[in-house]
Amino acid sequence: MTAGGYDAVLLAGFGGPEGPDDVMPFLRNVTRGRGIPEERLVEVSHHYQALGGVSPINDQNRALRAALEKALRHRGLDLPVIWGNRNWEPYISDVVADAARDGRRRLLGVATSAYSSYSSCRQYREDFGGALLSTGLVGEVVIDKIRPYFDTAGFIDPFADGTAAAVQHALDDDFDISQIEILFTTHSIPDAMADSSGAACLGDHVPGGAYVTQHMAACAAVAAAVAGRCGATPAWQLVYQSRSGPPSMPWLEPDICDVIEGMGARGYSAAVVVPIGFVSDHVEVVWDLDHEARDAAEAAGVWFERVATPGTDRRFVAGLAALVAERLQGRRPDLTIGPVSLPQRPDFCATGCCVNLRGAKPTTAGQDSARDWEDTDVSAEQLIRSGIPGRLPV
Ligand SMILES: CC1=C(CCC(=O)O)c2cc3nc(cc4[nH]c(cc5[nH]c(cc1n2)c(C)c5CCC(=O)O)c(CCC(=O)O)c4C)C(CCC(=O)O)=C3C
Ligand SMILES: [Fe+2]
Repeated sequence: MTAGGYDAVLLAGFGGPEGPDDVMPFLRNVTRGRGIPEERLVEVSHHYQALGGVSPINDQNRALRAALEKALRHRGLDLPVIWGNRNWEPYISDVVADAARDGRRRLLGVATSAYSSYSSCRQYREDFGGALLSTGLVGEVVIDKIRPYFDTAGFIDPFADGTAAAVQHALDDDFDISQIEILFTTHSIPDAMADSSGAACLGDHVPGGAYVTQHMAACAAVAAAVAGRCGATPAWQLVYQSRSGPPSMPWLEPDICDVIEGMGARGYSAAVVVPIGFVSDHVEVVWDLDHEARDAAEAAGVWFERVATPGTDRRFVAGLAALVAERLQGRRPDLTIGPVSLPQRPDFCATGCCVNLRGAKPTTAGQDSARDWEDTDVSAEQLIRSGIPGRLPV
């Protein structure tokens, strides 16, 4: 056991299909109980099939797992990194069961998602709770989680480099800085999910919630870095992609393709697209941006360049290792860079953080996680032994 009491890091990914036959079962896993129309699933299945039925996300997470383990070793932390997914094999529950069999019972989760919201944070914590329940390991295994890390230099710096380079390419292609628009793009989520992202007790519940506030802070940090390197910052805005709910349900807007279509009318002719909402170049990036958004740009006669996500950039991986070290050593190094002015998120999600609007499910790694277990037949003693913090059921 290491200093912080953890036996392994659990890299928690989204998961993706590994072959054509996996595509529909994967999509059903992702959308089970989420009210996504069947037509949308069929449409999205075509994106995956066009890429050979294989999402690049699993290879990206295999590479990140290895890189993170190496970065931890480099810091003198001999901590294995195990990898499990929310929606496809290897499932989190299976790798947690394997870890427990190997005697690894205190796991520190690292999600491949940088921001607060139900989809990008609590749902990972629910899957940790679900894994303990389905494996019968409540009381035997603890799964904590590092905080959202949108504000860390390791996440911001690779975007800043890529964005500055892309702006320079547009300048080299004879666009004036006033003709360039930076489109920071992230996953659209339902308005109701955005508004309830983060926690009221942390002051997050302004319109758009912590999800939008955090993205705006990250975008501003990248824009400031670009100004430093290119002499000035082009106009920029935060836009959304990959909307999937029924049209009757409000989701975050504007959509990136609509914005690209209207660029000429607003006086812009070059788009620098920055996938600030994502950590790797998975299908939402290589399909929704490199095909759909690029096609929209071509149709609109707009110059287009898409910036890379952090992936396994050395600085990003080192930043994740620093977050793990921070937790193990119980100290808080200054991982934020100047322009991101928001306070750091707590180590354990605050009470009521990123609430599940469909009803509570058991979670770990939240200050009130124990409350989420009230409807299960798990005993208070088991919860205490799991180290799940919060108010225990009576
Ligand atoms: C916030 C957020 C992130 C970023 C945080 C994070 O990374 O976790 C993210 C990432 C991803 N989303 C992904 C794929 C999909 N997301 C879907 C559906 C949905 N995403 C949502 C939100 C998010 N999604 C939501 C609110 C839905 C509606 C259903 C629901 O309420 O839960 C669907 C269903 C079909 C569709 O409707 O598009 C698919 C296939 C992949 C894998 C790509 C690959 O395979 O390479 C990744 C990394
Ligand atoms: Fe998604």
